Amino acid sequence: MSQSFAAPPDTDAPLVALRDVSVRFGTQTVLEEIDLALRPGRILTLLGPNGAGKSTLARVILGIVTPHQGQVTRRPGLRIGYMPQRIKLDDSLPLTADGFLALGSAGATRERRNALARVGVAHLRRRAVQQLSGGEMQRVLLARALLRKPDLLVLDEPAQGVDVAGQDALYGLLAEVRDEFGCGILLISHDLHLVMAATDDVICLHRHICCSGTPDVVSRDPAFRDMFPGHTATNLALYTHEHDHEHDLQGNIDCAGHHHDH
Ligand SMILES: Nc1ncnc2c1ncn2[C@@H]1O[C@H](COP(=O)(O)OP(=O)(O)OP(=O)(O)O)[C@@H](O)[C@H]1O
Repeated sequence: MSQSFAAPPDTDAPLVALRDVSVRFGTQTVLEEIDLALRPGRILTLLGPNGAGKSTLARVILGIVTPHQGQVTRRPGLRIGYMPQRIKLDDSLPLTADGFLALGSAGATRERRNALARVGVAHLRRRAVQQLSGGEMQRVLLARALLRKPDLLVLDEPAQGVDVAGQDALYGLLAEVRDEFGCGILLISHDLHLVMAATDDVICLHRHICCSGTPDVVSRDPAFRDMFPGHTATNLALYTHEHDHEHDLQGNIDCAGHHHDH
């Protein structure tokens, strides 16, 4: 008698993978030959200056922008929670945080309450969204993204307008969300200190991938230092050190990342 067994699901298979992806707007090439993989339970940060193509790359991952070259592969049934850079709300519209979450969401009242509680703003449920501070609104946007029970969270500049202590708390919260939900997270940022401490992998983008790897590896890469002059491995080490006391942060490490010159 023969039996057949289904292959076990590959839980570490990429949620989204890009191969040789290039994007053009008119005659302008905005992204060139991008290879990347987003995996469950990992935080990947896209770093790069203004206009580097970070938001465009996020839009490719979300499926809003279609590359003119290359392949984008998404895990079947993938759910993505997206937290935009900012959201424009009509000042005259009476809308509470809870009402905002209810817009376009199938979630029950209890789920919305839980989502707000999970990101630490349960007390703001009945507050008008127009009265929320920048940091409070970011948390409400994160709650909205979590309501989708995402396999992948995409966050475009989540710490914009949030002070340093608030940023640290927000990145800590993202690490908790990653651990609790096992989702992959894509963070877009051009402020690098706190992000470097909060991320598993970094990609420095300037139309093409200038360098990539773990924060330690990237912060020592000449392409990274060209992009962020003044941010030496030594001062970044102040931030990574808090999270990893095993490393000799002043010493050389094996370069597991890769880069190519401009
Ligand atoms: N829909 C579009 N049509 C034409 N050009 C676009 C479009 N979207 C983006 N661009 C151009 O593509 C380039 C990359 O923009 P993108 O918003 O991806 O950069 P970014 O790295 O996210 O920048 P920032 O840090 O300033 O948000 C810019 O030159 C921008 O003007």
